[in-house]
Amino acid sequence: MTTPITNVADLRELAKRRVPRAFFEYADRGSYDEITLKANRAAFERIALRQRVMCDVDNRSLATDILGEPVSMPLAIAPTGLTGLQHGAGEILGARAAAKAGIPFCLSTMSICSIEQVRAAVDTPFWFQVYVMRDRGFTRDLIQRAKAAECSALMLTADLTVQGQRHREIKNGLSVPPKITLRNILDMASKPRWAWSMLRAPSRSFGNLQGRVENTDSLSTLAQWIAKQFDPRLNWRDLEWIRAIWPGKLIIKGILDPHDARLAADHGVDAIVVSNHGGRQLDSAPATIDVLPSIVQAVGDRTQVLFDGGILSGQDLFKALACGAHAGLIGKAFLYGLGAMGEAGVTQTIELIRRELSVTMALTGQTDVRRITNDVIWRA
Ligand SMILES: Cc1cc2nc3c(=O)[nH]c(=O)nc-3n(C[C@H](O)[C@H](O)[C@H](O)COP(=O)(O)O)c2cc1C
Ligand SMILES: CCCCCCC(=O)C(=O)O
Repeated sequence: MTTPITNVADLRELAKRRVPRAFFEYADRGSYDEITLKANRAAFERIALRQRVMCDVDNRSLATDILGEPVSMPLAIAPTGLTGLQHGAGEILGARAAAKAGIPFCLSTMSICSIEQVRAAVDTPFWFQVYVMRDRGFTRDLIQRAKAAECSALMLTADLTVQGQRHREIKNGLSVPPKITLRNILDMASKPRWAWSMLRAPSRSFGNLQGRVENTDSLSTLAQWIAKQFDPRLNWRDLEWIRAIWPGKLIIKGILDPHDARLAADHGVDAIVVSNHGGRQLDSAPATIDVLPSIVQAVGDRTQVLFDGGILSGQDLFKALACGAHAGLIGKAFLYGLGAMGEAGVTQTIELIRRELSVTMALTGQTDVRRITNDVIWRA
């Protein structure tokens, strides 16, 4: 008998066995000394919750809205590059699982399946995340393609104009598509499910960049390629430019400072994502859950405050809501589910988090996810 999967940590273990090492570690690890990666988790672990009893929690509602759209729970799938290399067609499977679960899915600029491939395979509108490239014509094209695909929100990522180094990407010789080396061939051959999913995948290289960028696989590292393409001159005037060409819902992601949060609200964004990129960018940036309350206080209700960084369970999501987030996003938790079992694994991640959130609400005396406040946090 196989051991049942009871939490996201189990899905991570399974993904580690099933996904080639270079791709698993790309998803799993952080930048430099991984101080921020670890801080995201440690900060969650430090928060204790107030247990309440005798409050009739039989009927509990997890439903809410994000950007005015109804969702079954306050959760969304974060944009993740190279998703389609964790499992063939990973972006399509992720978008499908999210749609079935009634939560938003955000496609990365650096996805393997293109905007059009995901649009053709999934009926439910998804969000698109944009990186601003030095070539503004290309950036404009990406935004126009998102508009043509009827994406329901555009998410501008602000915290990766220059890439924080991830040692494992260099040591593993990460490349897209994968380089044909003896080590890679042996690794991939020992991952038959992954290999089969890749054989059937509609794309094995960056789907949104084709025709615009040549030889992504011939540069010695992807970091060098990013350094050539991504624009470090990004500033608030670019947000105004994007506002002018994107009439729909606009989110800015990568806000960690109350001052930047106020500026984002001043620029009329519909939501911000409090994020340190999952500990993959500025190492020694604070844990997102530690800065969340000051950011919520800084913007009030001028813009919706979304949150990510370290969410692996419904208890973590509950803590983020208690600290003032409107909803949480999952990056690694999503990828672990995908790498472990494809679409079924993503569904399992979402449903585990849903059940854990519901139980945590019950045991803290909460019946409506929209009414969770910081009263639920234990203060000695
Ligand atoms: C493998 C991986 C790839 C990512 N790629 C992107 C990306 O292309 N665009 C982006 O805005 N954020 C990207 N992120 C950051 C996530 O959107 C999100 O901020 C982060 O994963 C949240 O932290 P968590 O992984 O602890 O949930 C990526 C994260 C991971 C783990
Ligand atoms: C290694 C190429 C993809 C870089 C951009 C994706 C991303 O944001 C990440 O964190 O990784």
